[in-house]
Amino acid sequence: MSVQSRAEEELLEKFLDAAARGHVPQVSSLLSHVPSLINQTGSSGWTALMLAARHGQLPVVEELLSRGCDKFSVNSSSQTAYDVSRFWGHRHISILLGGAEPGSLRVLPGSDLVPQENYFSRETLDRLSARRTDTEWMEARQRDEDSVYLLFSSLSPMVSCPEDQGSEGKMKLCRFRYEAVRDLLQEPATVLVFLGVERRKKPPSSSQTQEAGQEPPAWFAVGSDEDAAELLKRCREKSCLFPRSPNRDLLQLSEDEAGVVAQARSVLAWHSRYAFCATCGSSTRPEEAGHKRSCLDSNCRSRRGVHNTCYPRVDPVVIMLVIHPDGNQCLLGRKKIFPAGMFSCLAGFIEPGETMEEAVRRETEEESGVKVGHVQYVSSQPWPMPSSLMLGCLAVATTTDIKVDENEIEEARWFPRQQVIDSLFRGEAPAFVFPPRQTIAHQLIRHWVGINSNL
Ligand SMILES: NC(=O)C1=CN([C@@H]2O[C@H](COP(=O)(O)OP(=O)(O)OC[C@H]3O[C@@H](n4cnc5c(N)ncnc54)[C@H](OP(=O)(O)O)[C@@H]3O)[C@@H](O)[C@H]2O)C=CC1
Ligand SMILES: [Mg+2]
Ligand SMILES: [Mg+2]
Ligand SMILES: [Mg+2]
Ligand SMILES: [Zn+2]
Repeated sequence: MSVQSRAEEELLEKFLDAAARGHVPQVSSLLSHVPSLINQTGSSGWTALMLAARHGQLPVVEELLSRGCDKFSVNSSSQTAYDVSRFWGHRHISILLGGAEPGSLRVLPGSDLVPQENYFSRETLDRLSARRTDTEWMEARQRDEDSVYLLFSSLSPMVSCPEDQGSEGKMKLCRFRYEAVRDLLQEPATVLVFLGVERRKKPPSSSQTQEAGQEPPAWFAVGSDEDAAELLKRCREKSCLFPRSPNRDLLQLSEDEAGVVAQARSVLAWHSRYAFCATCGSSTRPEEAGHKRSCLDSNCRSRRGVHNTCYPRVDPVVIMLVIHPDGNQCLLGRKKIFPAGMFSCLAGFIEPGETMEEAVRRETEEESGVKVGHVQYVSSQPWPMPSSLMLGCLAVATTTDIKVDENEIEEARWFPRQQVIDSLFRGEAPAFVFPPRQTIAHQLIRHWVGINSNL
């Protein structure tokens, strides 16, 4: 081992030890010197967040979260910090990591069974929807030198990938200032969407509010139809790129950035498909800072009363983990396009006039032949491919014979709980490959395993 790497290792162990002991000043100071320590695992395979969660060190957990640590990373037993805090009974930490409001536990008893916050669902920005029609304010924010612009080409955000693929080999969104995109905004095919303003961590003091320019930075998404290479050249960003496979690549963003992209990508996807009015075929024009498209024909029906073609679409999808009547097996299926060995929850679009529960029953029976009785909602996930809202449920089967719909599903099987746990922990010869941790499918299966096993 080189001298340098031994020194690095010692530094890491010192940092992890400070996290476990709850020494916030030491954790902060080490992170200020070596920010990459934040998600690193030591000889035990645990991150600082896991150790702080294990030992009930709430202030350290808060400090690590405020510095953007990865909540989803897992130890060799596939436990996240959230799982660890629940196991050791540090409720204040699991509430924080699970995203629950402590007050809600009083009002809705039992709501501490919150699953982990899902990827793509974090609201980093305050959308300020009431400001969308305030054109004067919006124009001032557009020109503000603190405003942040994200560039999209074919619905892919411009990102940079750090050379060093070590513990933080993650993609980062490229952020631009007004000056860099000013010309692009003049192009007729460019679409601009106001995403919101950064949320303040602490309320500003009264003297600060009086100062000019104290508004938090505004964020915008810019959709361009310009060739991706041209766009990179125009922005002089040689080291950046537009990922080609959103289903896979967007999962490399941090949780904060994933939440912003979920909003931006779905709204831009809607603009790209609604250039013409769905009611009369006339051209449409973006309004309300990119959150509405109105028909240019003033006599069009879409301009009167309640209608749903002028606003960005959200398609509700049910996704369900169906449990065997014996309570000890779950139903998973695989599509032909899945990577080898991967099995996942069944899912399907909700149809008009259908409840979430009925959609769970219909899609499960269509895809697997299994009939379902009781359905219980667990959590939801925006899925911006292009604009699904996944409604995650547990469901109890009333029949067990499987007959798959071969158009959609290649194979479906009942998996015993122990096989699921072995596959999650990547034991020897696991029965199947789990879907990625960023999917609600993964989180639903993990939730079921965690309900009454010793995770
Ligand atoms: N985050 C996660 O964990 C997961 C996310 N998903 C996402 O959920 C979505 C739906 O799952 P999937 O199993 O494919 O759905 P379905 O079982 O409903 O079947 C998909 C088929 O439905 C049709 N369809 C497409 N759009 C709509 C719509 N808006 N309303 C009704 N029917 C539609 C299409 O048929 P045709 O091509 O013939 O028009 C498509 O092939 C997908 O976008 C998928 O990416 C799925 C599983 C896991
Ligand atoms: Mg289906
Ligand atoms: Mg389906
Ligand atoms: Mg369907
Ligand atoms: Zn129209």
